[in-house]
Amino acid sequence: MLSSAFTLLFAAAAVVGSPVERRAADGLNTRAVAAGKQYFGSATDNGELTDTAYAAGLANTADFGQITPGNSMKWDATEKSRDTFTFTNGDVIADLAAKNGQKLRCHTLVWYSQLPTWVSSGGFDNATLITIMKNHITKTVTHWKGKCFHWDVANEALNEDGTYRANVFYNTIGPAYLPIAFAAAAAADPAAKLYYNDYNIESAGAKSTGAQNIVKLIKLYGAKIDGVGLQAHFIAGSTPSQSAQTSNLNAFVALGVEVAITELDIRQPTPATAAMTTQQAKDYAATVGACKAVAKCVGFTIWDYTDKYSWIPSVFSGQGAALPWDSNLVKKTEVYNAILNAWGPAATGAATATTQTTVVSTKVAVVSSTAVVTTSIAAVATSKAASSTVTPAASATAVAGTVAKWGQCGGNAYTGPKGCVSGTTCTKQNDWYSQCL
Ligand SMILES: O[C@@H]1[C@@H](O)[C@H](O[C@@H]2CO[C@@H](O[C@@H]3CO[C@@H](O[C@@H]4CO[C@@H](O)[C@H](O)[C@H]4O)[C@H](O)[C@H]3O)[C@H](O)[C@H]2O)OC[C@H]1O
Repeated sequence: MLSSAFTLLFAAAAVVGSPVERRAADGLNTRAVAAGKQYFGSATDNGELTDTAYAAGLANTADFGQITPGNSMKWDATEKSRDTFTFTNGDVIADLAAKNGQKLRCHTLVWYSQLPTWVSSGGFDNATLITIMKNHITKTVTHWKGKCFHWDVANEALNEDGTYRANVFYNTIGPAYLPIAFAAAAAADPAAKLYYNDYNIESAGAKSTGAQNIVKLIKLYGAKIDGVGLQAHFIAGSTPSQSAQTSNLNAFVALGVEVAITELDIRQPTPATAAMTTQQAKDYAATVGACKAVAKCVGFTIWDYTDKYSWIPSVFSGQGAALPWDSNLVKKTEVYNAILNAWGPAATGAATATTQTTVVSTKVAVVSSTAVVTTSIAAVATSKAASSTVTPAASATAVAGTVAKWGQCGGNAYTGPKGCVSGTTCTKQNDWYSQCL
């Protein structure tokens, strides 16, 4: 019943363009914009779009000013076999954003997961994998050039302790895969904002420090990085406090990048309880409050808007109910209003979205690093890679030997951004670049 009312409401607004639609300006997105943010948005996915009630809710720009494809721009969706590209599903999401007048966050170019086995199984040498990665980035970013306002260039490059995650890119290329990836994306679409995106970096700790060091590393190489995406896949009752999130966001901003909450959901044991939903509402408000408090927190995305299409139950057994709309597409008033109110007041003259439930039921209407860069990415791409930790500052310990793997001399971990080709003879741990040219 509510679900069909929901459909009618949005269908009427979309078709008629009535006073109802004009008064519908209050919502999650318009409140975020009134608070100085660029957008409040939602992830979505191709299969869900045949659900007309769902699609109508997603198209409501009072709530959602931005969409992110959950899967259709990932490597396994775009380049299943080498140099054969398929952009069809991603185009559907890009076209939908354009049709709805929504921004598009594009996700994601280089990730260890949802990576086709022809890449993840390895077997490529350094130079070949760099060529493959750059080709993937160049062709994918070029295809959506001018449409993607943000790109998550690299996703989840870190372990929980802040060291690099061992994946095919790191194992073959070394940490230089990150600046190389960002440089390739910047060359393909200079106007897109380029993000590093990860989870469990939402409060201070080793992983957040690792992500900050990735920002420094990319800048040290002279590549462009514009932002850090904090996924924020949280658990009700165990989320970082607003102040912890705020100071952590500020630590990234201090490095000269913007930040965004990119994949927020707050799961709870299922079936959901009223008490946990109340807690969840508070937790949503804390993250909104943190973003609101940081001027350079530019936007906010929930990882789909309804429990009907949340990824959580399929991955975290016995958990779910993580989003502001339930699995019948009915708004959870407590959670929705907590988000709304955490953004602050509606813009002057806007209808008040907290009254929307009533309106629906009556069908009336509402609807720092500043280090000088001396090494070009081109040079790195053709001859270099490096390091086993994320710390860019090198110590000058003298070590002689043969490079056993990328960035290591005589088995000693190298901590600088430059590095040596496997098999190269080296004389000291520092100054790899001149040693290995
Ligand atoms: O259809 C789904 C997609 O929606 C899904 O999208 C990815 C979901 O999130 C991102 O990757 C996951 C982030 O969370 C990690 O688990 C964390 C483990 O530590 C916990 O403390 C934390 O609470 C958890 O979130 C997962 O291991 C990651 O996979 C990723 O950026 C999205 O693309 O992808 C799978 C599709 O089937």
